[in-house]
Amino acid sequence: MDKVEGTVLEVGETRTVATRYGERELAELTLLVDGEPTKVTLWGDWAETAGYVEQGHTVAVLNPNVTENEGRTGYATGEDSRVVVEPSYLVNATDVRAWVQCPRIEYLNKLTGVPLKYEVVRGTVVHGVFEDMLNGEEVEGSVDERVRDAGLELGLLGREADGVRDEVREHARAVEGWLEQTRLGDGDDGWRTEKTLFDASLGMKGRADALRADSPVELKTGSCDGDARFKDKIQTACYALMLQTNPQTGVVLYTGTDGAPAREFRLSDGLLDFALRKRNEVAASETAGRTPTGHEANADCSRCFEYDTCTVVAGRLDQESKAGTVGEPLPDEERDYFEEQHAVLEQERRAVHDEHSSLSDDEGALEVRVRDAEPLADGGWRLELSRTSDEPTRITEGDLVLVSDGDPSKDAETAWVRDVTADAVAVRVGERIDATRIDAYPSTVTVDRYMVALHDFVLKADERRRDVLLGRASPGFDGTASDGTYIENNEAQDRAVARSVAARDLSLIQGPPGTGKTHTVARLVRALVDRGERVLLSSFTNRAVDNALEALLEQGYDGFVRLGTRDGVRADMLEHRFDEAGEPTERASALRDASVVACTTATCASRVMREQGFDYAVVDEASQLTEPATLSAVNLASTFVLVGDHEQLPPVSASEAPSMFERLADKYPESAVTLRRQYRMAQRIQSFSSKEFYDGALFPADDEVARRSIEDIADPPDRYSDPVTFVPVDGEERQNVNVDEAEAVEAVHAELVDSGVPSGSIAVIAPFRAQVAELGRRLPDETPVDTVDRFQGSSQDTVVLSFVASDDLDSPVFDDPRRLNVALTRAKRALVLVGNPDALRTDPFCSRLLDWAV
Ligand SMILES: Nc1ncnc2c1ncn2[C@@H]1O[C@H](COP(=O)(O)OP(=O)(O)OP(=O)(O)O)[C@@H](O)[C@H]1O
Repeated sequence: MDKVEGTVLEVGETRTVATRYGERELAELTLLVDGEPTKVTLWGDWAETAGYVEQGHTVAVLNPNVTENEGRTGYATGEDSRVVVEPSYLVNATDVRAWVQCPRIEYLNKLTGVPLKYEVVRGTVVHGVFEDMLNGEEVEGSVDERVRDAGLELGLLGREADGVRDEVREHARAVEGWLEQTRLGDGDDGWRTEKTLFDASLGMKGRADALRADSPVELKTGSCDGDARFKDKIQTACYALMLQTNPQTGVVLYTGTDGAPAREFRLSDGLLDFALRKRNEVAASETAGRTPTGHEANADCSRCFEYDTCTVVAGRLDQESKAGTVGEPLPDEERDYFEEQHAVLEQERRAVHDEHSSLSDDEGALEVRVRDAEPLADGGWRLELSRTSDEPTRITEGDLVLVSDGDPSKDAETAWVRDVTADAVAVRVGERIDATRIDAYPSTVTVDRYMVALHDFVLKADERRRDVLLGRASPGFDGTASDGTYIENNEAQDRAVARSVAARDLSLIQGPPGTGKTHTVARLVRALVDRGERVLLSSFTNRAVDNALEALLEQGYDGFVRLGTRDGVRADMLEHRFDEAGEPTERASALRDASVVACTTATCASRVMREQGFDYAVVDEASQLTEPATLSAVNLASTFVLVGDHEQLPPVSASEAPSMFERLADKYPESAVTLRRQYRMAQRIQSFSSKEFYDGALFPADDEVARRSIEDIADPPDRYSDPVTFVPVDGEERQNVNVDEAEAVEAVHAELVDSGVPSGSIAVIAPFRAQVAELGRRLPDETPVDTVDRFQGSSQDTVVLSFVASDDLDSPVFDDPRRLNVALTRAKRALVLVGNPDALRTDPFCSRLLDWAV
């Protein structure tokens, strides 16, 4: 038995007992292992674990001793044992480092984020240069390039490139000599840089600056007179724990030190176990939703660089803090809001960690083979990977993954997914790798950013903003600012722009499917810019940001900058992408002078954007945003406009809470304008949605739209003469797949294509990924096949919907009627519904749907 793992049922008292080795501490846990309560005795330092785990936590003991007591098998820690709390929670090595300084510092880091500070930016530059040096690049050129890359941030900090280059060169020189020596010493090389590491059995992850002959080397830009700092040793020990090579020594390089920069130290078992116990404390505290007080550690608060933040946060949020508190607690509403949203974000962080599960049990990993590898201009690679098994996958475009040659715990590279089809996955990766396996490796960056947005709202927003958002004051409108006509041919759109332009606090635009939300947003942005306002244009997804910009371009406006990564921004928008690299002063003014800045809500909470201020924030897709995600955009502006439709998909969130859009639309209906005329669907297609979701008040924009038919573009069989067709199938659903329905969809597709409908203008929607995979195998590549969620915001001439369900309706497409609303409103000319009528009749809503469709 090399591991025992279970859920904690009971935590026993820690006590001291006399043994033949002297006095020792012990604590007993009762774990539920394979359905049986099982005693596990923790000895010595591992007994501390009982001080912070609680019922419900998962605990694993690696290499336990087996004990027998009155005929019952139990376990105890032995000499080689290690205890891991919540192994599936991959704690970052840098978080363990912060926790060792003080648990409250770790908590505050997450809450307040990394601010735009010169030391931070310079640190990033020095790390980049170090990486280049190890890769054999020449220092001078590397310094120039890395300083250039940080141009925008340096410029915003008011720094000149020359001065920064001089400083970075100093740091580089400090390690150059050491590198020379170590290279001469062991004839090179065995250096590896920026290594992604994780260990799913120890619940840790991180990115080591470098490995030298498989020993961790950590770079710090500070100075150090004596031995390596304890917190740095602990961080390095975390990397050592994740390496399977059992390194004996670690090195911390202090590049700000006069004289020799390297501090080498022994990675003793005691140090490694200590690092793991600290990691366990982080995991236990975060998964239990505790707020550290600082009393857990014996740090000296009076000398702490986080003293001010710590005491103010504690004072305003009424938290206990070892350092004391400053200021009066905020009103109850603010504190309740903070608690509630904070808990949801922590739940989401947990959900991200749960997605790492394939790393420990192989379930869900994707098997692949390299089909093509193409070098990219920036030094990275685009890999085209053929899928070698039929397993459905949750991995989708935009995800962060690990690609490896079979064992992700050995040599894995992080990669961004560019495209996923039924038989292939395209990824962008830093180094070429002979990939045979892909694992989901979701990042908590977005959760971290939204946490910061929550903090900024509660602790930094002005009183008026807090009053309006927390329901203590109604939004104000300026009676005089709304004169003039903005959109001549659509009264509701015009009113939406006029109300928004007149808003003092906020305005809301509800746009049912195809009603011209994006068109209205573009017109609004132009109106605001004409008035001299500086506008932030933001949305949940990159796709929606680019769509809004496309609408702006169509209306003849191109004075915007698009912030985002090369991978995120759509190819045809790359020419508008803001290049952060360049001469600092020039880059900073280019951003500051831009009248319109466009980016995703996650980017809004980045350290660069947090420094920007706007008159207006216009947020599209707002009904799909959680409260903190919405805050990340609206925090940056004096007035904001949210655009969305709460009758379509709600936010993807760990909580059932409505979006801020929906909450405010309920609270302040007079601040909302609803668009009514839709430019997409034939009258017959829109009628069900109009009646069920919009009180019958959704209309085709004109006759052309109302009369749209597939017969205008093809010559289909008679049964498609009605824009809505129901195809009954008596199929069986097994594990979210309905093969008979898939066959029927294939037949419908063939019939339509044979009659002249272009294959690429037919979209197929199914509620489950498994059915999507089944359909994807049967249909040609140019036919888009996906789940409902991926189709929100898009449309096609023809949409075929496979319901899958065969007995009763407990599938996700039905658990929320809004999801079905989206599915039913994507088609312009023909909507074909394929399903089991008996199953659909079991639900009143779907029964009405059937009455309409047949
Ligand atoms: N006032 C208008 N006059 C003419 N055409 C319009 C007007 N408003 C919108 N449209 C057209 O209607 C179509 C749908 O508009 P848009 O893409 O803005 O809708 P949307 O509400 O954003 O869609 P979705 O519900 O999918 O998000 C576009 O082709 C757009 O050009």
